[in-house]
Amino acid sequence: MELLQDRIKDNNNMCFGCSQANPIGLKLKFTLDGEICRTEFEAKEEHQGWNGYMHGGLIAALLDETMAWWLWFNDISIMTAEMTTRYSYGVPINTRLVVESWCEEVKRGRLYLMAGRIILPDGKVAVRANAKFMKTELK
Ligand SMILES: CCCCCCCCCCCCCC(=O)SCCNC(=O)CCNC(=O)[C@H](O)C(C)(C)COP(=O)(O)OP(=O)(O)OC[C@H]1O[C@@H](n2cnc3c(N)ncnc32)[C@H](O)[C@@H]1OP(=O)(O)O
Repeated sequence: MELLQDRIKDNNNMCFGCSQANPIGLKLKFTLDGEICRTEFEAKEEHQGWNGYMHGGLIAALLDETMAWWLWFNDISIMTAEMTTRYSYGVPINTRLVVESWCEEVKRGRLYLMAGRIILPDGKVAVRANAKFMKTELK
């Protein structure tokens, strides 16, 4: 499947979530499967909060980035305006995670209501997020 990053020719990208050049970044790569944007990630020791589990703030960053990439892929430049995160299960380190996002609604042509989730290998949804993204003139 095509990686969305391959469509972007910007060697100055140092985004914490998706830059492949940021030495402390998550180095995420995304695909679009129908209406679902998806990435995979495996948290390591340096991503921990409590021992053995991924830090909640970094979990939110994973979800924020994956929702932002759905919009970016659809050629929409945005800023995150608001986000809520429901942590149902701890996210273990050294475990392959699937992160998905999709668009639920667009209000007034400018406010994008997005949703995302993190799925554990056994199929359980560990974390769900909802966010509002505001279209901007960043591009
Ligand atoms: C090229 C290299 C590749 C790079 C790839 C990168 C991939 C992506 C990576 C991305 C990384 C991940 C992404 C990140 O991490 S983005 C970084 C985190 N986010 C920010 O820093 C955002 C900071 N905030 C802002 O910039 C502004 O406040 C925004 C842009 C959000 C709005 O300021 P703006 O001045 O434009 O709008 P306004 O204040 O006049 O309001 C306008 C209308 O909107 C309504 N409203 C406002 N807020 C909300 C709300 N929460 N719910 C419902 N409604 C809301 C408001 O009431 C008003 O309504 P009305 O009065 O008209 O009826």
